[in-house]
Amino acid sequence: MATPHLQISPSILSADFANLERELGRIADADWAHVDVMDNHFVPNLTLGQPVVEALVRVSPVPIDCHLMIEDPDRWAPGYAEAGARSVTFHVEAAADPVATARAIRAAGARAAFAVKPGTPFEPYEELLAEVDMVLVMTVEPGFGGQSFMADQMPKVRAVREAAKRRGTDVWIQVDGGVSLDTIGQCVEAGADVFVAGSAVYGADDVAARIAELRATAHAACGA
Ligand SMILES: O=C(CO)[C@H](O)[C@H](O)COP(=O)(O)O
Repeated sequence: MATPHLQISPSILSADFANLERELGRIADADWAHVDVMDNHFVPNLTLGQPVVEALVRVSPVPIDCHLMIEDPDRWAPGYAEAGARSVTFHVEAAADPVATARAIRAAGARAAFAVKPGTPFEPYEELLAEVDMVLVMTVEPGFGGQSFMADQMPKVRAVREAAKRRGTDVWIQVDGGVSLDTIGQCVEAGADVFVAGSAVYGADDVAARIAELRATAHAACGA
């Protein structure tokens, strides 16, 4: 099996919102900057929207990986790609027409991804693999940083990896929530290759060193 390209996507949800340009600068060694868009309807929390994403794109040293935790992504998701996010993830639970939404994101120039909450099975959405570049398996209930990792989501990561192999697609699998030095290994073993980490990165004294440690731990878990 080819060595997977393991990627670290620090979540700025745990960063200092009073100085996001500086906080993005601290993760210049990462592969992505993960930006959580929450609308206080799909999840009980409110963060930021398209104008702020547009501003972050202008100053970020790494591409923006936008995770939309919002109602009606069919209407709003393509706008985040137009704003310059290089990857846009929407929740299948909120999408009326996920195929059209994924196509609209790609047409606007971004990688498209769909996310599933812990209680949402992957199997009904397997056909969607043909339309996306990544699947996000949530390893906490979406809405807040700093929650405990849900190891019971690993079979779902395995199911996505198996389905992708069967279908011959090289879709990325992202995990988000409670990812740390203690939990990243089991995510790699299950087949994930993109790791969102908020508190594990921004809670470290040396953010760049923590990103390097997460990457090294992930590589060690896959024997690379
Ligand atoms: O999507 C999210 C919450 O809904 C965040 O990206 C996630 O929780 C990251 O925070 P932490 O790594 O601290 O769990």
